[in-house]
Amino acid sequence: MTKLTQSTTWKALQAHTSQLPHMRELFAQNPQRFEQMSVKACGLFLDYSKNRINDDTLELLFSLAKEANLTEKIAAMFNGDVINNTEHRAVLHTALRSKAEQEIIAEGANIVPEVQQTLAKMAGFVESVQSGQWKGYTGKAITDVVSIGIGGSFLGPKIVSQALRPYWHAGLNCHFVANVDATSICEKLKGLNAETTLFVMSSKSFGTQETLTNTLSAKDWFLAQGATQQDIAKHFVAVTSNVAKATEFGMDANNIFPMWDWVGGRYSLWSAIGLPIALLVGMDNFKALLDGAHQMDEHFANTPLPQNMPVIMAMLSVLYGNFHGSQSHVILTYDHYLRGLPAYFQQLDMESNGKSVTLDGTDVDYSTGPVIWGGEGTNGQHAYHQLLHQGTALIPADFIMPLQSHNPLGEHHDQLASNCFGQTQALMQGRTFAEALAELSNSKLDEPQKALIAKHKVMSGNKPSNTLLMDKLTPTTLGALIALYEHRTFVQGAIWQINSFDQWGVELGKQLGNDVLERIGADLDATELDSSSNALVNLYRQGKL
Ligand SMILES: O=P(O)(O)OC[C@H]1O[C@H](O)[C@H](O)[C@@H](O)[C@@H]1O
Repeated sequence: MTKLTQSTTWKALQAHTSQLPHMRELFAQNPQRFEQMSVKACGLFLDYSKNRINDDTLELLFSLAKEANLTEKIAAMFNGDVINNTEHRAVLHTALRSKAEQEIIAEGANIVPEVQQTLAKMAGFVESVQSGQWKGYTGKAITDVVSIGIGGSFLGPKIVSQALRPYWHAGLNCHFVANVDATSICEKLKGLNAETTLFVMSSKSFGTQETLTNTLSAKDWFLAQGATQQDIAKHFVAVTSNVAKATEFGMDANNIFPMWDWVGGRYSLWSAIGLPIALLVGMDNFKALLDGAHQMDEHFANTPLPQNMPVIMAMLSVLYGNFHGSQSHVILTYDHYLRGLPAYFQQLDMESNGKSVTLDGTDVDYSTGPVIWGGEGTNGQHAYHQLLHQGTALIPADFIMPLQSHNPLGEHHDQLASNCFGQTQALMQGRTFAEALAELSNSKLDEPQKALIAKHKVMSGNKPSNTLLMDKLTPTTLGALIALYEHRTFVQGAIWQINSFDQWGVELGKQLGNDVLERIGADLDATELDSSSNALVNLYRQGKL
């Protein structure tokens, strides 16, 4: 048994949560519940009153956080301590959005100047591409950017660009290629003109199979369109922490934008990995995104735990995962521009907290990261919300919505908002058997049929949700929102005593995949694997069933 589950607070939470009344009752008992259980920070408003909590729950949760030395752990991250203990690295994505005058030390040196230099290099490049000064090999301005990267070098740029669509520079379009499936790059290249296309290759390690293969195919396509080797420098740039490897690959040294070991892939959109975003929305908007995140960093680092938005959200997630047996968490964005955010938060959280041993290598005896999934409202209401309302799994939900739309049109936004709020209300209050029966009072059904239908209409309610609002989706509010979830992920990892910043679990599959690739390449029958893997490889080699 680890110390965590043996602690008095852990045991008190176990006893306490089983005794808490239904949320309907909690709301009835306390008319101040909304005022007491909502918080505003950095342009975001969080209503967390529709959760299975009362004052005692919160007190116990914050005690758990204190016992985990959360405040000290937050300070250690911001200070550049080597908290990623398995890769011996500091975790300083917060430095990427720091102010120029700050001093942040990693491995004995102030890293803020190099962050600022890279931002300046990005600014010069963005200006030159947007203004048309940067010319392709036939003297034409760039019209299309193809961003090649995967994982953290893909999801951040793609989802933030999608979210900031109203801020795009006229005349530039961006296409994202991640999958090694050739269909992805082939479909993206269809209709593009090599003379006006710029490729941004993003890979922190410069060693990721998918990204290298896609970049080589992009280069072949480019040359096949009539361009020459000398033209490559006008059409290919790279973002990487492995500048030597990028140069060796043939990237022009002037076209390489650096990043650093102390930035984790899934936390890297704030670095030059965000170049596609900056190309689309301009450097001022990119800096506004950084500023929003910086505001959330300040809030997170300096606000007492009970008013600290990321801490509150994290502790609620701990509550459901560890004390209510919940294994999944759903993100519901009531904004079409934010439709990709669940996938982004999925990588952020699941790659960070999908761990089974503590920092010192002890097996955990409690749940860690839940399955994160979701989609855009109202679409999900006509699909998977059924399970949220009446399924057997408890799935806490985050509803995210801007108060103002970028596309005000008739009654659309009022309808969107009413659906959002209506869903959280339905999840919380549910519908009792008596209420369901009363709704059927005018129906022509006989009494046993009414009772049967009423039984099927019963919704237990007491289903938790957070509602996160912002005035409008802007680069600044988006930056704050993403940083909020980054810190929420960090806090959960701190409570569970795990390393949220490595990802060893992705390695074995890559390794075995490479072995299989060698066999396929050598055109050899696989015989030495398990019978299933041997047969699959051999079926593939035969190419037909
Ligand atoms: O940026 P790269 O080095 O190409 O890495 C791309 C991605 O691949 C890895 O497998 C990791 O799981 C991700 O965290 C990372 O973002």
